Amino acid sequence: MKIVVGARGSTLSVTQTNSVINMMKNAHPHLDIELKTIKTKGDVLREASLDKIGGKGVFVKEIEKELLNGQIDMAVHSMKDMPGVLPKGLKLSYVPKREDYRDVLVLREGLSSLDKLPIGAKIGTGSKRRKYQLLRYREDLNISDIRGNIETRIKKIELENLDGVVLAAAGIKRLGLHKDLAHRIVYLDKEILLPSPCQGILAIEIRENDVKIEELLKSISHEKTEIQAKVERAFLKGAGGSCKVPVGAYCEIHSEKLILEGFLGTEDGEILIDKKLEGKKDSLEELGYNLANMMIKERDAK
Ligand SMILES: NCc1[nH]cc(CCC(=O)O)c1CC(=O)O
Repeated sequence: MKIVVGARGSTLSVTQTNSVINMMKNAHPHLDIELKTIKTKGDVLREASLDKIGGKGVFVKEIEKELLNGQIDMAVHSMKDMPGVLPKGLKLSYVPKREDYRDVLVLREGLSSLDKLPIGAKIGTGSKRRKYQLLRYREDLNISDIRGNIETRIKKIELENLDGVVLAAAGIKRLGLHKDLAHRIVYLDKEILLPSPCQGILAIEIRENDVKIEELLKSISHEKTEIQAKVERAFLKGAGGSCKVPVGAYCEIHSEKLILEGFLGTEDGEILIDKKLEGKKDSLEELGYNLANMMIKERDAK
């Protein structure tokens, strides 16, 4: 049996997909498995605003078509880019171990701390979640809207004369950029910047009835990450996550006890809500949905 794995053409996507292929080869040494890159609308139009070209789905639609057609057998995505609802006939399978869940600030040469940034420093991000949380911590910051893949956004520090840009630590680490940039990277605690739900987690999308692939993928599953993915994705679905609404979530696991932290705002940033809820391992989705519902009620009552 030959397995074809789909990936977007970006360096990050190819790196992430190869890491999953290697995990599968380690677990099943004789597996015949290859990578196929597929250009998506999100990659072609990546300079345009995501809100305008159709939100989270733009990076995955073409890949999902090939999955449904049988041209590929599985696809590796960043879970935080996956819409809450998948096309009929597809599902997410097991997940490997999570990479660093935090956001980072990559600063221009010569700067090395968030608190010591000059008043009115110019920070690039296209994400409302990142923008509103940063402004809440340092209201003097000037947030400018930037787009593009990770490498492009780092280049924009110089090209657009920024003091820094906000990125996912997971992307920087997977590309191996964190070492060269170490002297100008600030890792942001979740108390300052709660990450996107499932940030740092890979999603493996397969056909719903493909028990063979599912069985193979079982070997790369990471238990804690499975729990976090279920809870945080349920929160995203409950919050009606689109990339227009600022949404953040992170689930901490303390043996039997789970602590889910959520962040939810309005598009204009006028209302921003933080809330925590405790739960247990026997009701993961419920924990995510319950916290999202509590927060939506609180927001809509304001
Ligand atoms: N929105 C784009 C995107 N999708 C996944 C990652 C990084 C990997 C991850 O978070 O899992 C990034 C880059 C970023 O947000 O800086």
